[in-house]
Amino acid sequence: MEEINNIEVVPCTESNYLKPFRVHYNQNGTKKSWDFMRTHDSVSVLIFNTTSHCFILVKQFRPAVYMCEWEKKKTKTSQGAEKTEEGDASESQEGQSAPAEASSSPWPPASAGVTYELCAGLVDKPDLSLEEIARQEVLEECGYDVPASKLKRITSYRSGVGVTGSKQTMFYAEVSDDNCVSAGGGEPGEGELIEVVKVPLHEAMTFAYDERIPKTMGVIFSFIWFHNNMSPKYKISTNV
Ligand SMILES: O=c1ccn([C@@H]2O[C@H](COP(=O)(O)OP(=O)(O)O[C@H]3O[C@H](CO)[C@@H](O)[C@H](O)[C@H]3O)[C@@H](O)[C@H]2O)c(=O)[nH]1
Ligand SMILES: [Mg+2]
Repeated sequence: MEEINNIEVVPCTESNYLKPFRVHYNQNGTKKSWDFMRTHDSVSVLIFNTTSHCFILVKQFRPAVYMCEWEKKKTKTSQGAEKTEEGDASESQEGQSAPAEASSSPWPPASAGVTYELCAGLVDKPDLSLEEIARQEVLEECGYDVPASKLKRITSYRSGVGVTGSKQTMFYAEVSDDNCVSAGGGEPGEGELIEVVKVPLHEAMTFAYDERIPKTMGVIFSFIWFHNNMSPKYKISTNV
């Protein structure tokens, strides 16, 4: 279980990861403007372990998700406070250092920011191919050593269209227990704290559609892709 504390929210004026811009343009004679972020493209990898017939996912604390949950809780609490005229869950409590667990805290529990995802990474090394970047992420995050040539490209898509427009390329990697060389967990030097999670093949579709399990679209799409393309090979019967 994560322990998240000393939370402080500040304006982001300079970043290695994103840059906000506003573009003005004319579309069919109408003057318009749009605010967007420039960010890195990314790769993601659906990993299937043929020894255990499980998908290998990662689970990690996502500050952006956590802050959305915080906004939601803040709105609910202040609506409740208005009704009962008690308590104050305003932003004045930002920066408090108690663990974000107690129910009286304005902060949701840390688990509110934890999501299930495909192994994924930013395309931030210009000298490496997408396959090579994906290979490194599989090794660092999940502990499987597979050659880049064994990564099968599934497809690519815009991972966001309103705010970033960045592209994600998705790969499929079949691994076995023999390829497992470490516990994974991410790059400690980068402060990554990643939990490797196995989802058994026969539970995948139920997992994908269970809204109580916070996850990315990539997980849902790739499980369906596997169901449509690989099911005969692994003789699975799933109810979609
Ligand atoms: O504000 C930031 C952003 C990134 N980092 C660092 O950069 C690393 C980025 O990790 P990486 O594994 O390269 O990327 P992910 O965070 O896993 O993001 C990928 O995976 C996400 C989930 O699929 C997608 O949404 C993203 O588009 C995709 O880039 C993090 O661990 C941090 O070390 C920071 O410290 N601060
Ligand atoms: Mg990652």
